[in-house]
Amino acid sequence: SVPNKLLTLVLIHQNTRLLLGMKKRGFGVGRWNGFGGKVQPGETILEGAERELLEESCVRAPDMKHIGRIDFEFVGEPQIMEVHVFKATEFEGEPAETEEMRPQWFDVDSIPFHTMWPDDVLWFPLMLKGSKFKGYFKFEGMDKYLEYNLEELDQS
Ligand SMILES: CNc1cc(N2CCOCC2)nc(N)n1
Repeated sequence: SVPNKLLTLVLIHQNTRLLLGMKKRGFGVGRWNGFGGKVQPGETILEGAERELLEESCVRAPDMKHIGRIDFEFVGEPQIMEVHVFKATEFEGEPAETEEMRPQWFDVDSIPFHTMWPDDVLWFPLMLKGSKFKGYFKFEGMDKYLEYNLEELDQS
């Protein structure tokens, strides 16, 4: 029994456009995704999300809201990745390429799911419509999940 690995993922959703980044190295390299990474000791999950967004995209999003949590298990790995998802509509600065990420705007009707993590096509619609959600995916390797569950949470 190993404690979960805390991670963040930030999406900036402005009207009909969504800011994604092409991951240039490390875990998930070669895939478009939101911005995020590991939560460091001594910082809150929100502080970690704000820090990673700035480091990876050069923008700040003070209005980001926690909209969901997805636990990812990888067969053979004892540590579950607990990913906290945040969404913002406003941002400060100009998205810029960094060592980690190459940012690009996508129309919400042409999200490049074929070059993203396979779970994204399932929960992005919940994220885009403003639902709060909780999910779990069991991955075998980087390209396939064996099982999942995904639930929209009441906002009332
Ligand atoms: C396994 N499926 C994943 C993982 C993931 N991560 C983003 C935060 O950093 C850890 C991995 N992001 C998405 N959309 N799907």
